[in-house]
Amino acid sequence: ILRGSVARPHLKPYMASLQLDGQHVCGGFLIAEQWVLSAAHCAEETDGKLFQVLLGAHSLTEPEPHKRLYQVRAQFPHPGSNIHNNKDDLLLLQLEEKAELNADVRVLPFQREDRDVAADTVCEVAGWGTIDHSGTRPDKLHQVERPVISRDVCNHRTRHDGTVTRNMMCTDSRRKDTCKGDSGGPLVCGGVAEGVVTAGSRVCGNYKKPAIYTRIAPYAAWIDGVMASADG
Ligand SMILES: CC(C)CC(=O)Nc1cccc(-c2cccc(CN)c2)c1
Repeated sequence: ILRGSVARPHLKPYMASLQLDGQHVCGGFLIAEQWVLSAAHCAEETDGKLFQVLLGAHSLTEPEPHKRLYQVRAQFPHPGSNIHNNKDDLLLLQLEEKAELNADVRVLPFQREDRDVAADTVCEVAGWGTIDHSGTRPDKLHQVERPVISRDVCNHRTRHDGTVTRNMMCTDSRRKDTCKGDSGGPLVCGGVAEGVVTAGSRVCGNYKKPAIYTRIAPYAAWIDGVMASADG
């Protein structure tokens, strides 16, 4: 998160850190007791290894009362996701067991109504992604508030030039923005997850390249189907 602030500890109890060998790779969030939603492109460079999921954390390194690392039973990238574009950039992770819910570990509801969030709506996004252009990685969760911009503005020739589909949404990226390692985290508007951070043009803090999110509502049926089939 560029030019945000340290989040209030454990006030975003749905946040997950997807880790490989103890290293934070991407964000994610708890959508059910045994399920985390993230971005498919986070699993691009893992050569088949499964993530571990850290829940209940504020600091990535310090001991905290409800912090716990969960093993992942299975990972389900959306079948339409691919490395060439940001389409269908969603990843469902089934935890090895149900997460123990408490004050620091909570499920976040996601939007099921497929209707665009109005432009200028101020939403918030959090993550352990890089916090400056030198690629400094924070120990503590950071957050930032960002206004939604319309798809038409986001698709302008000088911005994302028509690549933002109806299954995506954008927020202004002038100075304050998401960045590497924030992918997979939720864009929260009015207490509901409306989007999932995607890398887009992999540029941060440049107003010419607004932040892009995969909208969740269009994928509600896919999410429910995977959870139902895998839970048995
Ligand atoms: C395996 C993955 C971690 C590789 C990756 O995602 N790289 C990468 C590099 C630079 C910027 C970003 C990035 C992320 C989220 C939002 C944005 C745009 N604000 C950029 C992402």
